[in-house]
Amino acid sequence: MKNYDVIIIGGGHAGIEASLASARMGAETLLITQNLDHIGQMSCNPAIGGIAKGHVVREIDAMGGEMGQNTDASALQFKMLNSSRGPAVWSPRAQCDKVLYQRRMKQQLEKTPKLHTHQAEGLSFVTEKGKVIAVQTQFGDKFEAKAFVLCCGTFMRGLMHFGPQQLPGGRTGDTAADAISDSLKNDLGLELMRLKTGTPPRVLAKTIDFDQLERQDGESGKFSYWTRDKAYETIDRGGIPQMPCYIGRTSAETKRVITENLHLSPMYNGSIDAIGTRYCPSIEDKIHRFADKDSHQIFLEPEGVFTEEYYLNGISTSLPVHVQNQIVHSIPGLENAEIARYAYAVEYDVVSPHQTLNSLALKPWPNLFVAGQINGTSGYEEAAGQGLIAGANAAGLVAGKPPLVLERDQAYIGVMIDDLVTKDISEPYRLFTSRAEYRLLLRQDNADRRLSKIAYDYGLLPYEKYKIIEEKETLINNEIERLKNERSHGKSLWEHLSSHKNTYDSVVGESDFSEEIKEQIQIDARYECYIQREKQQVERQKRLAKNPIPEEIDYLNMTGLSNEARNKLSRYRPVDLGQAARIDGVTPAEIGLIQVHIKRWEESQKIKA
Ligand SMILES: Cc1cc2nc3c(=O)[nH]c(=O)nc-3n(C[C@H](O)[C@H](O)[C@H](O)COP(=O)(O)OP(=O)(O)OC[C@H]3O[C@@H](n4cnc5c(N)ncnc54)[C@H](O)[C@@H]3O)c2cc1C
Ligand SMILES: NC(=O)c1ccc[n+]([C@@H]2O[C@H](COP(=O)([O-])OP(=O)(O)OC[C@H]3O[C@@H](n4cnc5c(N)ncnc54)[C@H](O)[C@@H]3O)[C@@H](O)[C@H]2O)c1
Repeated sequence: MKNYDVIIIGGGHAGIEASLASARMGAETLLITQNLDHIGQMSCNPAIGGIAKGHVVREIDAMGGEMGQNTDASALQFKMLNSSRGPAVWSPRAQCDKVLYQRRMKQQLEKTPKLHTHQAEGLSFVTEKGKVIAVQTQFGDKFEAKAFVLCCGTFMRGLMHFGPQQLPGGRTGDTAADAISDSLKNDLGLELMRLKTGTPPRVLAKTIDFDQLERQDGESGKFSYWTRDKAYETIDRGGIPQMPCYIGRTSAETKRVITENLHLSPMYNGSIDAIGTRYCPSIEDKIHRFADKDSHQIFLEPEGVFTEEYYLNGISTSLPVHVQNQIVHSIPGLENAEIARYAYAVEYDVVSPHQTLNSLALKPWPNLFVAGQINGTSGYEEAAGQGLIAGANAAGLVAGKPPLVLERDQAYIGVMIDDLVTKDISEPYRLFTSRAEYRLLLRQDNADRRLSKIAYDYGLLPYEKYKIIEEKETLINNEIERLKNERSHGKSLWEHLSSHKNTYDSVVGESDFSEEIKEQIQIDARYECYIQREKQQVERQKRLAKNPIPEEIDYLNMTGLSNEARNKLSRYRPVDLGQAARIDGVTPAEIGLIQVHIKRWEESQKIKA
């Protein structure tokens, strides 16, 4: 029997950030994962970031996580998506060298003090007096800890579909993890559900006719606040070059092949019961749902410099392998392409997230935390964001700290977790900027200003890093003060800067400030009134959240509630009125009713006492 403070099970994107957060907070941490060489493997496309996902990477980075730095160190190209639109929706995205990403991440874990990595499969939990006390592996080892984080990704009872062919597995090349799923159901009494995702084929570069495709180069930029002082071009990537992506399009022939073979897709002939990602649809889904469209765009993404494989972003499918060949060959430029790896779909078990708190602890098992795809999300970044919170909270629990919960006005990570625990998750959840109600507060460019103090106070971020952000904040605030006091042509410089026609340079002239600081000041000035409006909305929401709901409140017998509200409130058991108000189907009038009911309940308690 071996003893730790915290044990993490599963070394994917969630497990990595959970392990690092826990160890960096000083907890003796063990990461158990099925294959150490697959730590941080990108199960699907070799890219980090994108719409709203890029915000999450910046947030993880600002809180001391690894995903941003690891992306910078393995990036093949960087792009800022949505840069023609407002700053709230700018979204950084990078193509990565898949192998370098994984290898560097593994080494980062190995180099971290207090973090131990161990190759094994977690089979079952041992419990005692309402707590999880140990996990057992296939080798007969029993590892004890004070807190646990489960990050099994797509592996629990994973079943892969290649057309009619079904193979057990968490993803190709990896075995499924069935036993732990049984333990969650039978030993811990948890409710599980089934979801599915998929991936497109990979083809070999020498068989692609690049002349028929549109070349797409990257631009300068990077993710991490801690590599920001270095120019993008000078980040140490062990000499790997930058690589272009290519754009192609499906043809009328693609549509014909798919339409004629739709009955062979497990998604359409009923072989897969699980619900898939509406927002990352398969090519058969797109052709079926958008029947009026003649063609769909695809991105050809290099998987790395040590491989000739290209990822065909946009044609994820679970059609049989012979149909996959016809689909690929119907795309101009891919007429002679050789498929190196077939596309497939995978079904897996998820821990229904209504059983989880905002801290990511399970309600019935307060020292067991869950993070990543196992909570019903889809995406590396979503998984990593949850991992960081779950790992911090596991270590926090051991150290006797109150839970670290990010609110909806503080971080996209907070929006995501709150959505997971209050909304019906019936399909894989992915983040969008539209999921956040306070988009101007939660920009990708200000994640450090929003979150590094919180992370420092909780013990996640060391002082030498926090100091950099603290100094930056002081510079920004002093400069804003100066701009508000200095006047020119009858207006303060700040008022001049608030006009969309002006820039910091055009108003102030030469200065010693970095581009990053000038950008912050400019955004703060231009969007001041909108930012103020969002802050007022936050205050209103906070007033509601100040009303905690006693655990004893019985919604099932509460008169005046609709059946939908009654059932959902009983299922999700919101901790305060703010959270109750965010549950789909609960109306403002019903919130008023609950408020009255709480008052009555409190008075009855006083009389009893
Ligand atoms: C086919 C496919 C296509 C996908 N497409 C994309 C995509 O294009 N882009 C995207 O952003 N997301 C995609 N996803 C989802 C993405 O892979 C996940 O969202 C992300 O990897 C989830 O991270 P995670 O840490 O939760 O789990 P994973 O990355 O799945 O990692 C889980 C880890 O836990 C280990 N493990 C599991 N059970 C046990 C156990 N009992 N004991 C020990 N170790 C265990 C596994 O070996 C694995 O290392 C896809 C997933 C798959 C499988
Ligand atoms: N295949 C699946 O079933 C599945 C499941 C879960 C997640 N995912 C993946 O999650 C990831 C994030 O999803 P997403 O919808 O934001 O996709 P994304 O990040 O690939 O695309 C977002 C936007 O980025 C742009 N873009 C895409 N590829 C690009 C490239 N190579 N170069 C420049 N710009 C590019 C496009 O304008 C696109 O609309 C995707 O990579 C998707 O494949 C897929």
